[in-house]
Amino acid sequence: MKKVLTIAGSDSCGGAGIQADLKTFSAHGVYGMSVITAVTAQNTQGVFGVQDISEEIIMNQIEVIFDDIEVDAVKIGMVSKTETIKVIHDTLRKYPYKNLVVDPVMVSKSGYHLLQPDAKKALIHYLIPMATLVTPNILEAEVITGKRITGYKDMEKAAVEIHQMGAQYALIKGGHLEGDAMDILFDGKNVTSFNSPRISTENTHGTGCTLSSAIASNLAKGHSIKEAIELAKNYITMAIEHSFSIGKGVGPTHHFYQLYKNAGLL
Ligand SMILES: Nc1ncnc2c1ncn2[C@@H]1O[C@H](COP(=O)(O)OP(=O)(O)OP(=O)(O)O)[C@@H](O)[C@H]1O
Ligand SMILES: Cc1ncc(COP(=O)(O)O)c(N)n1
Repeated sequence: MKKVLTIAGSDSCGGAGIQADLKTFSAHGVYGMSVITAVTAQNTQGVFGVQDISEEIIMNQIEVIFDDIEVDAVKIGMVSKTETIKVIHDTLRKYPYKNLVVDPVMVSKSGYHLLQPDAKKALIHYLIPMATLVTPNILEAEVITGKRITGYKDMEKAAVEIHQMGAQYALIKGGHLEGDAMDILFDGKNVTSFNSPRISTENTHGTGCTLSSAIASNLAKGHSIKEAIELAKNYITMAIEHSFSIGKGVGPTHHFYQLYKNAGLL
């Protein structure tokens, strides 16, 4: 079985972060492992507190996994602060990591800064050059490039620029623009777009976490970058189509819809 590691924050309500990543890994039939960078007190209405995990324990978690287990892909999500970014960078570099998907999480859908504003430079400097793929949403791509993005052409330019910063591939996610949900990949030579109709729902908590984990799972299974994204895009579209409400705010996507349906549970 392929083994995939997420390095990210815990979301107590289970819609985003480590919890979304592990659900996505399971639904893809890969074995999921986690390095927790921060614990958030979070529900469908917002983020109400964050406890960062010490650098020492982050380093320990990464080391014990890589010393023991062959890791087929890694996904990085919420990294919170500069010290966390540096320790992830320094520790991962000691190992032959592969298929590294960096989701540069900055602000939650509810508006909470999951990345401290002064850590943006470190994320760009340390994590982007290590990445096989970087998956910013529109706001994150604007912060990384320092340029406004209002449509397709700007997304294309941002993808090229992020590739030039050292990432092998860059995928700009268009979930926050109007119209179809269109994501743009630059692979170093060509631009490819991945489109789906926009689904009208409030329940999109953790869509970015899910997409990046689905891509990491597909890369671990040996798919090419374009296949990995195409399959992940189909997965997130289905997960959003069957998203549901669990509280008073933004609900999660549905990871096991196909499994439950096939088992006659839905
Ligand atoms: N309403 C929607 N209908 C269909 N696809 C969507 C919708 N919203 C987002 N997507 C898709 O979901 C994926 C994640 O994109 P999005 O821009 O929401 O990422 P994100 O902001 O990083 O997510 P999050 O921070 O919630 O984890 C992309 O493939 C995007 O196109
Ligand atoms: C631990 C953690 N990681 C990532 C997100 C981003 O997800 P969203 O933008 O849907 O709030 C989150 N809310 N919490």
